[in-house]
Amino acid sequence: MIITIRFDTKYRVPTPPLTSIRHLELGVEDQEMTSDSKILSFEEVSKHYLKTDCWLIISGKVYDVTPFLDDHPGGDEVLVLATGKDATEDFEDVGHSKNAIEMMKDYYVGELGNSTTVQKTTYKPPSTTASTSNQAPASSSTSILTFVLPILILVLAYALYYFAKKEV
Ligand code: HEM
Repeated sequence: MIITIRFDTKYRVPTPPLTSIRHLELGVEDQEMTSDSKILSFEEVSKHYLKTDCWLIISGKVYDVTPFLDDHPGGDEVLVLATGKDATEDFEDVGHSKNAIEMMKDYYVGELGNSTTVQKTTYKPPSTTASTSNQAPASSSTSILTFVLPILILVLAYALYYFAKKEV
């Protein structure tokens, strides 16, 4: 079987969610991707988290690195720890060589399903985003109260003064 790995940077529409720019540059995007590539769910992939059965998700692709564990220059532990999640960042943080990236095709299993990809990679907004939207109405109502309360007190005080004066 002849496997062609292209090292082009052509623009793709739509951009696969988990594909990093670096991987696009290096052509990982084209590895083994065929129209009949196996589509795997995150749940399915995350069942393989052992030294005897170790699957990784890198750039939206799934790799069974079980046979590579003993030979991995970074050790087997890091690979097992990278299971059950999107390991793209971990993989890239190491700054793997082109050679390492080319090796990946030997362990390619399939593509991570889009629905689960979205679930995994959805940007988790920092808590401030959520709290900001919650706090906005609270703070605006507080400022309204700050404005209205003194007026109410003044009106009440004036009414009291007015009636007291009238009675005398
Ligand atoms: C299919 C997936 C992977 C393959 C084929 C692979 C392959 C390699 C290769 C060939 C090297 C030697 C250095 C190089 O050529 O870049 C290496 C080093 C290393 N890898 Fe991986 N790797 C994979 C996934 C990962 C992941 C997911 C992590 C982290 C969680 C990781 C962590 C490391 C570390 C820490 C080193 C040692 C770097 C050093 O000492 O300079 N690798 N890997």
